Amino acid sequence: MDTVTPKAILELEQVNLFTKLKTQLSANHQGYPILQDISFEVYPGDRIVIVGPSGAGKTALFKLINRLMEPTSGKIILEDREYRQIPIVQLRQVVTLGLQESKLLGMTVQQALAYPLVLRGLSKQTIQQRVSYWMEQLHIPNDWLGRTEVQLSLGQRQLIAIARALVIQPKILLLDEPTSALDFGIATHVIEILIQLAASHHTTILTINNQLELAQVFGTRLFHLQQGQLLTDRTTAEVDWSNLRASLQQAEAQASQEWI
Ligand SMILES: Nc1ncnc2c1ncn2[C@@H]1O[C@H](COP(=O)(O)OP(=O)(O)OP(=O)(O)O)[C@@H](O)[C@H]1O
Repeated sequence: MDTVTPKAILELEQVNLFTKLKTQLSANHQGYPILQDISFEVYPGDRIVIVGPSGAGKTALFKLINRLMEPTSGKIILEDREYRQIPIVQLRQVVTLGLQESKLLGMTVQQALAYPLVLRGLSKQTIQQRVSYWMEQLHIPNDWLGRTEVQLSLGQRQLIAIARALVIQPKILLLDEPTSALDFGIATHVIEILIQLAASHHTTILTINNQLELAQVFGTRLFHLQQGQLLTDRTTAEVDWSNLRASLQQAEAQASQEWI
């Protein structure tokens, strides 16, 4: 019987990102490196955890995938189309970046949750259904709906940031440290919801998450970035977690020395 090879939803081919501004790494003729020679393929339903010390290039990688920055060289391919050929509005329908905490910019929680869906032209009824569904899933109480940013704690703002990304229901979801400010119990619940989403909708989820005990539960694959390079791309079952923890601690200590 033939086995069908799954088709990648996202591919990076020898992607480099350089800047004229000084980074922690030494410059060459192209400038200072942020990301160097990054190649990988990502499949529908993959749950990828990205780890690495401060300055490794994790957020820069997300900015490239969300097209907030352009690579200096190399290709990013989404569903067989090169990024540069995809109108940004179309790309935003497929890829969503959820930040560490929500900036509500004067909006109430209700307005902020509905806003990305209003921009996408969804009907009032669909917007209401989606917002209620994800609030329920994330156990967000109704009495938060009228609150503004200053009336929410850091953890509450983080949960709203996750909800704002989830209501969009994109094919690719990028979450930057989604659970860093949440209580362990709530963080575990969020991880469970994300796992269910990947299973039920084949959503591809990439998270930056140095909380290794949660990363271990959440991920199917692990990317380890260090000094702008992809050191490891392997299934989480293959990862030696205590080695990884030690290596991250060492790299973090070295990075903080370099800042001093
Ligand atoms: N737009 C930019 N222009 C110039 N340099 C940048 C830009 N964005 C990031 N950098 C630099 O690139 C390097 C990687 O930054 P990045 O924010 O991706 O690291 P990170 O791994 O996400 O770190 P952290 O865990 O501290 O958030 C850093 O040296 C940073 O100063």
